[in-house]
Amino acid sequence: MQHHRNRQKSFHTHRSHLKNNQHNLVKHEKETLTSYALSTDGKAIARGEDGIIVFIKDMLENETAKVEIINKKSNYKNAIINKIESPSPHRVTPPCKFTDRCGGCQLQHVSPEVQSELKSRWFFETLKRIGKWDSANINSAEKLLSLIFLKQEHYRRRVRFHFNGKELGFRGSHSNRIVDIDHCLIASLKINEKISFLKDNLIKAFKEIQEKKFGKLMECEIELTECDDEKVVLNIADFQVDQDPNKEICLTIIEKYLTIQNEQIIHLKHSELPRFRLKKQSFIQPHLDCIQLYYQHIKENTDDFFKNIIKNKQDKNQFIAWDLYSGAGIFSPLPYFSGKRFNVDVQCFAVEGIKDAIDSLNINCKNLPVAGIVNDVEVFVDQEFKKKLDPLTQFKDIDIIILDPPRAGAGIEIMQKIVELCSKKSLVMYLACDPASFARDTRVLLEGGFRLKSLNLFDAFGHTIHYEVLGCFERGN
Ligand SMILES: C[S@@+](CC[C@H](N)C(=O)[O-])C[C@H]1O[C@@H](n2cnc3c(N)ncnc32)[C@H](O)[C@@H]1O
Repeated sequence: MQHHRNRQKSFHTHRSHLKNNQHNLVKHEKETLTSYALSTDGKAIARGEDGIIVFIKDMLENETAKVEIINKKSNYKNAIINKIESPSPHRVTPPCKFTDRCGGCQLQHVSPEVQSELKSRWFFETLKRIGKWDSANINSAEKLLSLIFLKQEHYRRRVRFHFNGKELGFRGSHSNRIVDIDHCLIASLKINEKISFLKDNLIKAFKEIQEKKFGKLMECEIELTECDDEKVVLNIADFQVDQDPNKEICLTIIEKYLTIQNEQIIHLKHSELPRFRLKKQSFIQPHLDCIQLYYQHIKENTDDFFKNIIKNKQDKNQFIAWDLYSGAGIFSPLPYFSGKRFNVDVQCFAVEGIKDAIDSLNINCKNLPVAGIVNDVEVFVDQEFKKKLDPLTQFKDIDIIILDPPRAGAGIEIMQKIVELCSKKSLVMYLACDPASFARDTRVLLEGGFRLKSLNLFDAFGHTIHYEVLGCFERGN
């Protein structure tokens, strides 16, 4: 789990990784290729003159280009474009001047509408190929899908810049070198305003560290988060130095130059809680508009669930809701507020691994029936599963689950237990930043008698291959 000071990699390990990456470099091998498909990481796929698959960065489907092979693996090669000979009609001039070197975005050369189309195509391929969803469920997903297109530029409220004493920016697209930038097209405008401050002061901090002989070879990662009160909060996310014992002193020097205070708080606008505050290391949805948007969709589905409960005259009026991987609890009290609109009581539980996030949650949800629990979700679900199996313990089935796991997803085992722990009439809302994890995990819900009720694909990360999916699955209602 993420914590800036105890997560630091050794500087030496990092350097050897850089060397290994350069090991397979093949220079000056050129071919003219025509691509026939686009992989889900945004690279075009072509077959080389020797029959081997070649992945080509920044190339679109059905384009012909002279390409340069940059490395060879056992059964494929990676290439970059030298010259495009027949461009796709969907190709546009990349709006960012750093695009050919910076590894931050992969789709700058693709028109915005086609970026969204590609993402929904990739999503259905993933449901089929990785999730092994059957055709009936794929058909219903196709009918239900609502594609939501968000602002494409200056949208990221959280970014992590690398700095090596000289360059400040993101890692390169085909090397580990830091690409020096003075502007980022996808970072928020407030974050952009901080770039020169950040660079100037990191240069001063590194200079002081060197002059005092605390370290020579250094690299750091600084995380910047835009708050809704117009402030930008800085955090040292990672720091490597060749003289390990001096690390803490060096961090103090950097903090002094960047005016970082340890108790910095991020203020957010929240639909139902007037003052939402979170400690700086808590997770935050990266797109400026996403919190409100995701909240709205989860709320509509939860309201519908209670509406049907009332319509079907079910006598139950005490409900239990879980928010798993809750972070600081943006969604945790939502089922309670929704229940209130339908005159039913909802007891909410939020489970999250980072204590800072749960501390924020408990402050934000003070006086509400929301309990924040610091625990690993796997451990928590397993404990609850054992309670259910034990006739001596009282276990009440769960009615609503919100799941917003990290990229790796929740995993099959947790999902199987969730299916068992949910009541006969229940709602599971799965928000995913990784479509493959979504596809794999939610198949377990479909096999467990849930049916897809609504599906949103949020094209929330313009110019990149990433997107977010919210699938709401219901059983028995
Ligand atoms: C995608 S974020 C979701 C946060 C929250 N839903 C929000 O919108 O603010 C995933 C969260 O899961 C937490 N997490 C990751 N792995 C975990 C685990 N195994 N057990 C508990 N929490 C975990 C992370 O710390 C992070 O806060």
